[in-house]
Amino acid sequence: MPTPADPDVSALLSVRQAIDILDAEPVVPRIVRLPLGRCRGLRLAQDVVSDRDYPPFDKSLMDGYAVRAKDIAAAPVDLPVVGVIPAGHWPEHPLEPGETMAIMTGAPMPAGSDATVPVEQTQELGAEGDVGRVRILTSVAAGYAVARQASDMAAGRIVLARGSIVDAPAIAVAASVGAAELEVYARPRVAILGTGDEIIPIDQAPTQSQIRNSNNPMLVALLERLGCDVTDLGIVADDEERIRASVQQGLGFDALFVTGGMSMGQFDFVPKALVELGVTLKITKVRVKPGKPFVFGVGGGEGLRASVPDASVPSSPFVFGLPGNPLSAFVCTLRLASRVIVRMSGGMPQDRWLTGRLDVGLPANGPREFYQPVMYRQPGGLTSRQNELPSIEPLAWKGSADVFTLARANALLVRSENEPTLPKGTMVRVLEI
Ligand SMILES: Nc1nc2c(c(=O)[nH]1)N[C@H]1C(S)=C(S)[C@@H](COP(=O)(O)OP(=O)(O)OC[C@H]3O[C@@H](n4cnc5c(N)ncnc54)[C@H](O)[C@@H]3O)O[C@H]1N2
Ligand code: MOO
Repeated sequence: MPTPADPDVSALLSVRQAIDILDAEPVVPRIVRLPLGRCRGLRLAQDVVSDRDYPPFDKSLMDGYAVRAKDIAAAPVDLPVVGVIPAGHWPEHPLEPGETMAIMTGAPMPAGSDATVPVEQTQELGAEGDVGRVRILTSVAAGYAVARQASDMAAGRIVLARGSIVDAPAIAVAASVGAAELEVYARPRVAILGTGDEIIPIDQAPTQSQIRNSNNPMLVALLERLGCDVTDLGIVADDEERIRASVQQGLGFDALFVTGGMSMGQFDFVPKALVELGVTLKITKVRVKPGKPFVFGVGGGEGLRASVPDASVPSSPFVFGLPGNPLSAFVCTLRLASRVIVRMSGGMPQDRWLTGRLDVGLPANGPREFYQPVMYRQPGGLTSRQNELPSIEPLAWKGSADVFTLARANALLVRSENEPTLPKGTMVRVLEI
């Protein structure tokens, strides 16, 4: 079936204008203090500072013998073994000229020593009296197999910056410096509401005219991935009263995502309900495909916010009205709503672009910025060095309801408004999804 031609979209906001509005909206992220083990994936609301030098002492990097390098310059040399330093123990006395001590990986070097000779380069000799002896077979330079105090990090330096994500390496850093609790930005609490008489829960059998609710589960997954604490408010029928009641419930959260009922149909009640509930609509319709009826609103829900058990909660909820079509809802969330969500989580919006060559040529684009599902493929190989560029296969686009194609895609090609044809082999960048 031919795709209907676009109605005139020249009066709508461009994606750029919509992004500028979203980025200009003030956001107050909530801050919480959590045990380190519960911070993974959240952003830091504080700098973390190193409490001491790392390593905290000159540290042996190998199992072997601590020496003064100049004592063994003429190796082989036999030395008396005047002590043993296991990791976790402080040397009992300094190393005098002409002596050595057995030392383990991670142990503090004794004062006076400047290198470790690995045990493989030595030979144990018999004891002389009650003092053991060792033959040092090869010489080493001063500093060999020793990490100097503070060579990894000096005390008092910022080791994790505010705004950065607490991932596994950051957890290792926080643990190292003894940050057992961290101040982090709390996950935004978001609610999802589906609308439409035709939408039924996924565990019910649809009649001929009904379809299952794919938007709510999709958005739960996507928004959890974006770091939100998500509540699914289910589906509400196309009934003004009921939509108003459910939207009002959603306004008690930090953000509400509503899908469906956003467009021009006789039963598209959502924008009207939002306005009646005190939400200020800052965006209604964008020159984007898919996703044209996208709505962004702020405020409303007065009196409901008091029930949120946290004094630092932002005063106004944000509302994202997404078109009912699943691809439209997906693209609008990923491209537009995520910019506010990221800031609510203490971050700055950052697009994840990947670059490659088009597998096939593409026709000219229409008047809306077009997000086409694509398959991005890396060339083979196990190391960073590559001569080949990644390839980008545009997937056949069957319209805004085609979740099947979306599920095969791993990126979105962004075609600008009225972009001319793109020949096969064109270098393009795509947004990772
Ligand atoms: N005369 C016009 N008609 C339409 C226009 C227009 O400009 N003029 N815009 C079209 C565009 S673009 C889109 S996108 C859709 C979006 O419409 P709505 O946001 O009002 O959404 P609905 O009509 O309620 O639903 C659209 C479509 O999506 C299905 N849907 C809805 N909810 C779900 C759900 N939870 N899970 C799965 N699928 C869902 C619904 O059954 C419809 O098929 O409007 C065009 N119309
Ligand atoms: O055509 Mo509508 O823009 O989103 O799918």
